[in-house]
Amino acid sequence: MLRRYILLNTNKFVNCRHVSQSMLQSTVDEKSGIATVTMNKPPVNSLNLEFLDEINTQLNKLQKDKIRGMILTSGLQKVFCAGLDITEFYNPNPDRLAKFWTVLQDTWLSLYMASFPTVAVINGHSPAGGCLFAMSCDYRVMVGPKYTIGLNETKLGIVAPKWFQDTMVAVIGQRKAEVSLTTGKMYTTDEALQVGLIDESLPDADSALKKGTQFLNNFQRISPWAFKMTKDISRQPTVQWLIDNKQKDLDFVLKFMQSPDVQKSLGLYLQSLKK
Ligand SMILES: CCCCCCCC/C=C/C=C/CC(=O)SCCNC(=O)CCNC(=O)[C@H](O)C(C)(C)COP(=O)(O)OP(=O)(O)OC[C@H]1O[C@@H](n2cnc3c(N)ncnc32)[C@H](O)[C@@H]1OP(=O)(O)O
Repeated sequence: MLRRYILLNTNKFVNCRHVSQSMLQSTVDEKSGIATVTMNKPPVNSLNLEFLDEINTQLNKLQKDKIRGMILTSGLQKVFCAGLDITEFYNPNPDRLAKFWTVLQDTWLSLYMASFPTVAVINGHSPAGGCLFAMSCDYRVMVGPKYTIGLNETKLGIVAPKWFQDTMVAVIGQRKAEVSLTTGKMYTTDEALQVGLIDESLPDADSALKKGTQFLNNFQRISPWAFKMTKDISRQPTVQWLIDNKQKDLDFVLKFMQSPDVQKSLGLYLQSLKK
């Protein structure tokens, strides 16, 4: 594997393995075994088929490499991740939509059940699929106060799938999740902290990255096996539905997304974004 010194977000030179460089940059600190995976797909890190495929491949690779922990963050100025790429849903090609949704399901399962501890350093806005990715990590540190996070699907005239909803319930509880989901609430950093959607709020990206690393360092004294078994038991109720219903979930999405009402709502929403 290529070894070199590279400049990380922390502005410090560290000895690390450089794993890949494209829409996704991944570096592994040799000493700690912690990987930093940086999403870098301008303008807003929207998750299309190719980007999701790259993220999933990278997660599987990190798992094989037996890394000790991972920080997921963004290389963009003010967006962590704008969620799923809405153009994948608008006037979709059914074959591509099916591939897209299947890769999304697989990527979520890889992230949610990662064998290593994960931290989202949320250094920008994080709506919908961006919030799902953050919630799927084991710990969330967000840069405040000006960014927002939440599952806003109802505001687009669409419905967050069951497993998106269940992920939120697992983080903030049934009642708060229900209100949050039905209203499509986007939380400010302070609100997200209050409701438990994030674990910490820091004023800048460097201190957020340090905090994330500190969290991962807790696991230096914990057996990876004990960590993974505990996480599996804790998260099993949330993932089992999707594992058992992948095809049903896909069929739902294909039908739902091609309905004229949903297409109309999406068209209007895309137009409002362009404005
Ligand atoms: C019965 C049960 C059935 C269940 C089945 C239902 C299944 C359906 C499930 C769907 C689930 C979907 C989850 C999602 O993730 S949907 C995506 C939701 N995302 C958003 O709403 C975010 C929208 N974007 C923003 O709010 C902003 O862009 C923001 C991220 C805050 C950044 O703002 P800013 O920096 O000002 O950037 P701009 O708004 O100017 O955007 C720059 C360009 O990027 C385009 N853009 C933005 N977001 C997306 C996106 N998600 N997908 C595609 N494109 C996006 C935007 O249009 C600008 O484009 P352009 O430069 O051409 O004008």
